[in-house]
Amino acid sequence: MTSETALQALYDRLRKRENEQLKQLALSQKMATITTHKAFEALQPDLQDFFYQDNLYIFVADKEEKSYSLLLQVKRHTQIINNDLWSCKAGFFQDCIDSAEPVQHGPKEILKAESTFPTILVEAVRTGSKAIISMAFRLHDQRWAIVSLEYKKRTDNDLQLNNRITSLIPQLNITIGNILMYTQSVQLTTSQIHASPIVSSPSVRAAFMPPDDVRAQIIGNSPQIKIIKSQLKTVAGTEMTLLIQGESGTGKEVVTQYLHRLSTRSQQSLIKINCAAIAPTLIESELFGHEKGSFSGAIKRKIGKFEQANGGTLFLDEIGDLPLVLQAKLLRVLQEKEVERVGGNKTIPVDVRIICATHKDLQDEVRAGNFRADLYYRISAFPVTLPPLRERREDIPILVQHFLEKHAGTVPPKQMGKKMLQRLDLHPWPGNIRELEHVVARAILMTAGPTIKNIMLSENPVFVRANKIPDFSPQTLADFEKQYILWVLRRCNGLISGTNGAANILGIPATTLQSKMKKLGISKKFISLQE
Ligand SMILES: Nc1ncnc2c1ncn2[C@@H]1O[C@H](COP(=O)(O)OP(=O)(O)OP(=O)(O)O)[C@@H](O)[C@H]1O
Repeated sequence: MTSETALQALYDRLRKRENEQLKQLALSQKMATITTHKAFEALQPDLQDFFYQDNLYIFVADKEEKSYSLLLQVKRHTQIINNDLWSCKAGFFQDCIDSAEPVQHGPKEILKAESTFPTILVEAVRTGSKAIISMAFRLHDQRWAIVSLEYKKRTDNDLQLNNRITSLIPQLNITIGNILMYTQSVQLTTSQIHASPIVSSPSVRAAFMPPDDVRAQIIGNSPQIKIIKSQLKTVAGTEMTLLIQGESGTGKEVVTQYLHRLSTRSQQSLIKINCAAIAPTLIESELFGHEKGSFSGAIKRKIGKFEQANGGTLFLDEIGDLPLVLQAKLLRVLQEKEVERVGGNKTIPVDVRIICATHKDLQDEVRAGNFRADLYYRISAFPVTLPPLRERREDIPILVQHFLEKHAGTVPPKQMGKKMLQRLDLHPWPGNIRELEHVVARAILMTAGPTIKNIMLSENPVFVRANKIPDFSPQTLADFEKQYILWVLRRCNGLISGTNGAANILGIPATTLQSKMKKLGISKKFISLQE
């Protein structure tokens, strides 16, 4: 082989591997957001594109490992309802858990008289399937699960398929865990949380506190937060790079600290750099360090964040703001696991786990050409999206209680009055949990007695939430005034007076607004209509 053809072969192999990884990443990303049976079943085309299977089954054992049953099936045509239980002691189940690799079974063993296979697989083979390839894995709650792929045409073992199955197991584990947990959470009534005006008695609080051995600082028991916590527990012990997305103040840094504490690197440093807070010209030396004299102002050697985080975790906050030139350099460091200080001529190996966060939609940034696609794929191996507070209002009481205790100082924590909790529940929370914490901390300071009966909410939250002014076409002043008042009223949910009321935002007394509304023919029914 000439060196040119050898090079070409190497290039082809690398490209193939890269494509394979991209395919796996794309599927993992889709799976990461799934919490329901239905959504999983809808993945049929994607799973088929990856495994080329005809049908796919997921079996899950009970906690005692006595029996297992069918949890999910992804079939090309009709779904079969099957509530059967099969014994965990039987050959098929044991075969799968004894093997660290995918196991293939053919019609001969599956159709044997004393077959130990689930009836659903026996039926599949009876109706013409040629192979069932299965792999066992432990869910994070320690139960065993088995994924079985049914093939109508396969005859022998395929190494690439085995690799694909093995590579998807960590994500499958998380997704199945999420589906199980989501099913449980919707069964548990969350209305209890809403119904309780003051979450203060220890027994009530105990019910809301997660039973973690590591003291959880991610406060929240909404289904979304439960899923995120379980994902984090599963992924913490791995070396996976995480991409945490979410609006400002949703807890991206809190999640990073939680993850670092749960990881095997917890005894080492967690180093943070905010890519948006440092001038673009300085980020390179902040990240990678510099040698003395490498540029004017470099009066002594500087150790960069990568080196500082060696052995630990590096938190790249606001990664979406990293300049494009540095994105290329960061990608190289992530691939090669070594850095070169600015002005230096030697490479320094670094062993760092990376966690990235951004409030931007990085996929949009990639499409807009502001963020490199290859870096995006490299850092988004495990994406986590934190919900805004307004989408998990059931967590407000428990968060309030947490902040009442956190900011109590040396005196007993105050209580949040019932009416105040109702007000907090109605607020849009543009600043998310950070804003809630500030509101509670301020209320503690302003309250002399044991119960908080007054709170100050940000003056014009409506404009932060929806600051897009509608496109008013030319019209009379009266029409304009009517439209504008309606627009403001809709953003205040029809509230006229009070701090968050429309009158306050418009800068007029509530009575004046009411008479204007009457004059302009604005009634409540228009306020609730969509624009
Ligand atoms: N789940 C949570 N439990 C308890 N406190 C929280 C939680 N999430 C956020 N907080 C608190 O809210 C504040 C903001 O959190 P954090 O800094 O992690 O948000 P962020 O998403 O990183 O914000 P930004 O994008 O602005 O940097 C912090 O004071 C933090 O303690």
